[in-house]
Amino acid sequence: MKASILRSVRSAVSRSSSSNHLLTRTFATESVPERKVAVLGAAGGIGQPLALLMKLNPLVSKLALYDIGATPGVAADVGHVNTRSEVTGYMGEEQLGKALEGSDVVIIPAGVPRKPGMTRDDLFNINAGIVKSLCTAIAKYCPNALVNMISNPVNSTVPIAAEVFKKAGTYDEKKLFGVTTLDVVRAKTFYAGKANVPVAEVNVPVVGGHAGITILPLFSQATPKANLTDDTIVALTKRTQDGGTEVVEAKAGKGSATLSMAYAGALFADACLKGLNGVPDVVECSFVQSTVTELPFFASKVKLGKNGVESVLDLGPLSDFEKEGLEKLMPELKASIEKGIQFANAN
Ligand SMILES: NC(=O)C1=CN([C@@H]2O[C@H](COP(=O)(O)OP(=O)(O)OC[C@H]3O[C@@H](n4cnc5c(N)ncnc54)[C@H](O)[C@@H]3O)[C@@H](O)[C@H]2O)C=CC1
Ligand SMILES: O=C([O-])CC(=O)C(=O)O
Repeated sequence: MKASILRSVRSAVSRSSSSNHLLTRTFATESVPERKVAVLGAAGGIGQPLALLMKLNPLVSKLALYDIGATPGVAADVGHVNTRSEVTGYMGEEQLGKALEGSDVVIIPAGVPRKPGMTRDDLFNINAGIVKSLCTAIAKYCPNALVNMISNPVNSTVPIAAEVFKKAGTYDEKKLFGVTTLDVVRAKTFYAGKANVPVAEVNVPVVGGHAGITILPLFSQATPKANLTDDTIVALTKRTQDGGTEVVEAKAGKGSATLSMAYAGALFADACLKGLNGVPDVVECSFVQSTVTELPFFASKVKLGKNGVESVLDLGPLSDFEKEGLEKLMPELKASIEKGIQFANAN
């Protein structure tokens, strides 16, 4: 009797372990392939919480944390979290190549943040050079990676990256993204508050660019629908456009949005990974090469696929207020794009 129980337990264990093994294999090779993500600027205000959030993402198998300093500590700390990915810290330019090699997605929050009274464009002089040198290394060590540009001014750093990649002969417009997800995150939060709807159900496209009036939330397309007054829409639009400044002022000299940005950056990187893995219908707003307007780069809804951008979606129907906003933002966005292109070609 005992022997027969033992036999059936053994056989159940062996059945279950072989099916587990099969499951693990299917899981590893089909549904969840190996994916390396590199974070450049990983020891910073955004970089650290972003590193943690990427460590929590089961789609990541390798996480490379690069900065000019302090990454060994961040990597040791984040690396103790018991999730799938293997974490390595890289410090200093001589280790940048190793950090980048084999990356599927590179997230760039490297650069200085604003202080009160500054515009994002005031960061150009420092951050343009940082982005240029990091993109030169990306072209060399992981030219096929999807690049998620967080460093400001995004309206200029994305065109800089494009020019660097063009010069290196590696430019693929499907693989370069300005991260504008925080604008969407803010628009959703602020809309849910005013419309009194559950925030988790809210969708609001945000188009244009990522600075002041170039940020254009399309509340006329927001769902769930709500009957908000024109004044409320004007106020929501302004608050979304000034969201970054609201945080800069509240932090009073201690930097800009880091935690909400890490959340937004992790959301966008997750969408990129899902697209790469063949998950259908992944759509996020992003500042990409575009023919949606006459400008060469523009943020709008983008469908993500196995090669990055699968398609850039149209703006859809705009209210008169949004049409006005679109017209007003074009000159500033055009100038910021041109400034980036000129910098990349002059330096
Ligand atoms: N796209 C967006 O929505 C947002 C963008 N930002 C931008 O993100 C950037 C970073 O912001 P924070 O993390 O708050 O700044 P931070 O100063 O806390 O961190 C920046 C990190 O970049 C590192 N760094 C500097 N030069 C580097 C280089 N050559 N290679 C690698 N790492 C380098 C620094 O050592 C530092 O650890 C800023 O430009 C900020 O304006 C911030 C919030 C939202
Ligand atoms: O405002 C800043 O300087 C940082 C940023 O881009 C944002 O929070 O949207």
